[in-house]
Amino acid sequence: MSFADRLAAAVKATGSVTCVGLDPRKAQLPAPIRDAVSGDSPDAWAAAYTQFCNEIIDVVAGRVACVKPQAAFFEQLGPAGMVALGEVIAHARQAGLLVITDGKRNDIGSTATAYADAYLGQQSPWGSDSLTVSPYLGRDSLEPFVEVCDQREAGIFVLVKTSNPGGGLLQDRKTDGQTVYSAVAELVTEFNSTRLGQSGYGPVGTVVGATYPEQLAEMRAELPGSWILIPGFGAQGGGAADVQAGFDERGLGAVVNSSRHIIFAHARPEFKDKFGDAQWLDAVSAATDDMNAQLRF
Ligand SMILES: O=c1ccn([C@@H]2O[C@H](COP(=O)(O)O)[C@@H](O)[C@H]2O)c(=O)[nH]1
Repeated sequence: MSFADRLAAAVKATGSVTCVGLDPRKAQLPAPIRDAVSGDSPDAWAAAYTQFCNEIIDVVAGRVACVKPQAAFFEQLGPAGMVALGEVIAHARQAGLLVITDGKRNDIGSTATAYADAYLGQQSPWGSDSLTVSPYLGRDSLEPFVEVCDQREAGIFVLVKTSNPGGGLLQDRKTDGQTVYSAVAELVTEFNSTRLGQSGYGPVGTVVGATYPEQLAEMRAELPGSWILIPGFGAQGGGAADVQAGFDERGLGAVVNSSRHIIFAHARPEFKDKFGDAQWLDAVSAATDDMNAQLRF
């Protein structure tokens, strides 16, 4: 089954459009995991990251559509961190969760082919279901990813309108009256046009931030065949009302990511008093329920 159709099936099966972001950070790990790290070696932290993420995966499996490990936090630990990333991806897939690896990769076409093979190809050591990709090297840099998606029924999410305040410097720039983000969306629509699955969606998804609700509505209309990954919910200020326009009339077409507000829920004021440090996974569970409830339109 194509990635787009698998994502639709996951949303329907779980009744959830939540994507749990796996962004482990040393300083914010719950005390039971942080305090068990002996020394300061990358190996010790990598083991802690794997345990932290895998325990979260076990709590949210079957209750959310997908997870999004953020490669940056694993890369910070060097080779040991990359091994941990591989273990987390494998664990999530074994738990039945779709995995969006957030790496924002790309390069010139010949190198993009290597990135596409690395993360999504038949022989990929990562075996991720999908990958976030930057569009700024142009059409020929995206084509290798689309080809690999065709071969392995994988997916990509192309940055269109990112959630950060500074993204507009380039993305909102206009040429011949069209914004750069709209030009990227046009290219994505073209790639998907011959690849739409039963769900009505193709393998080339997009990223549009919850922090830009007007542009999200605009992009939903311009991107009829593209799953939209919506980051920026929770810690960055986006709320349920901001993401509503990202969905189609069936409640499909978008998944909403939250990282810090779910995985570090034990430190949020509304959960802190209710759950002690030892119950950090109960806080993750409660935050997941809360987000699912908020996004049941
Ligand atoms: O436009 C974008 C693209 C990616 N991200 C990533 O999503 C998560 C958000 O984490 P929160 O803790 O929920 O803020 C993080 O991995 C970002 O790198 C994004 O925020 N915006």
